[in-house]
Amino acid sequence: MPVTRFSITDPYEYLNGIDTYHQTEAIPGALPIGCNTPQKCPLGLYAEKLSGTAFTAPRHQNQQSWLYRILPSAAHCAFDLYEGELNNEAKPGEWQHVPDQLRWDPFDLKSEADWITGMKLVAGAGSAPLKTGLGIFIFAIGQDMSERSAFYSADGDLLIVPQHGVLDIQTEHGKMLVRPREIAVIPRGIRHRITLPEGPCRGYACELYQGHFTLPELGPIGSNGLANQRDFQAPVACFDEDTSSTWKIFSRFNASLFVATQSHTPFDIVGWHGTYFPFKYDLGRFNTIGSISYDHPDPSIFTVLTAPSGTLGVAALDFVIFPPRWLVQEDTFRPPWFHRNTMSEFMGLIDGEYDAKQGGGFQPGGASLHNTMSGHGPDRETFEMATTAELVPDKVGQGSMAFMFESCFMMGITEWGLTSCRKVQENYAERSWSVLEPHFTRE
Ligand SMILES: O=C(O)Cc1cc(O)ccc1O
Ligand SMILES: [Fe+2]
Repeated sequence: MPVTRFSITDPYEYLNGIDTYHQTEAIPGALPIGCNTPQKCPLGLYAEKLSGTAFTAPRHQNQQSWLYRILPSAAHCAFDLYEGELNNEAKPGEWQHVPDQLRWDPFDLKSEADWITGMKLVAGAGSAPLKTGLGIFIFAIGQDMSERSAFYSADGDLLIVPQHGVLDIQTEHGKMLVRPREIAVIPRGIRHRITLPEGPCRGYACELYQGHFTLPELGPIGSNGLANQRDFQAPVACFDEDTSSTWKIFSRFNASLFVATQSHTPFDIVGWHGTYFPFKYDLGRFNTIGSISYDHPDPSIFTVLTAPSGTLGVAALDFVIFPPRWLVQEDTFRPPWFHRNTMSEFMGLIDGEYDAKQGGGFQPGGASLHNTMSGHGPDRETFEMATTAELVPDKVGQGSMAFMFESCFMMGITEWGLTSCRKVQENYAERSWSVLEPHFTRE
């Protein structure tokens, strides 16, 4: 069965499919029929529209949801800048741009941090206010978000890739359990609260300032393959009834954290319908496609989700995975080739060993960045193995899952990412490539 075997069962129900219309009711009859805003909504609910695209976006790109809730999200006090300890040292304005190949040792789990305080911006490009670019975060957290608190990012859609531990995500739209080898997307604006049913959790997140994640085109692959549309899971409506306690709403707004109070839960949506919703996906369901003749294909065949840049065929962000797969190519150097790429490549490892790096330095919970036009490729150990191996069918990546955030932007690195995290490897490039020997002969 092409699904991952998880250590913990997901107790929640889901709606199957993305890039599609969903509707869900926690109480039958919560959604008005045939209209969105009747004079009085069923069950005495408030109707609220949540727009993820401009009202006028083309129909096939338009994303919005109608939410039917006990109180509207507008009902809160003024926001204040949050003064508590957080990731202020990781402001996009301080990004440094360096052409070096970078690799990070596994990031430390921070037992005292929660989802809000434990997200560290490591690299990125562009600007949230201008809705251009993205930020890449590492999270390493040990605490549930405090009770009666919720967070949303106004800066971008969050693509969350847990590497260790489990995230229980309560969103306005409903609940999702997200385990390593699953990913989740929480579109901008959607309030959520994250708890950790299995203890500390570490992973990666990409905050996309522009547009939304969607499925890549399949071209000649045909109508099925890669990540199939129906395997993405959106939560069903699920609400709490609490209009008497004080809640804190945290907002990431231009990379600053603000907090406001309100006297009701934000998780009070009894029914919703539309095209703008969070979702999750089991990477084990990915239908991996590759060469059955010769040569190593471009890794774009491993794209799970893409965020278009606006230029045809160019992604602001491709989320690409390297799942277990058979390699059968004849007379071929099978690992990734040496290359320089106009796209920037940020990689993480969820589990196991990545087949381009046999030298041991790329570890689960660590990361690497090969910026635009920075030369990279297999390390020396991988090169030697691949040029001498007998080319029998070989299953690579068994028990392994690497991924790449591939972006058209030149990536800047934060001060935290370059220095204060203290995880940058000193000798990555030397160890991987300076040790390569010339094999040139004239005959
Ligand atoms: O650099 C990397 O390891 C990622 C990568 C993998 C691959 O199979 C082809 C190109 C590429 O950039
Ligand atoms: Fe690469």
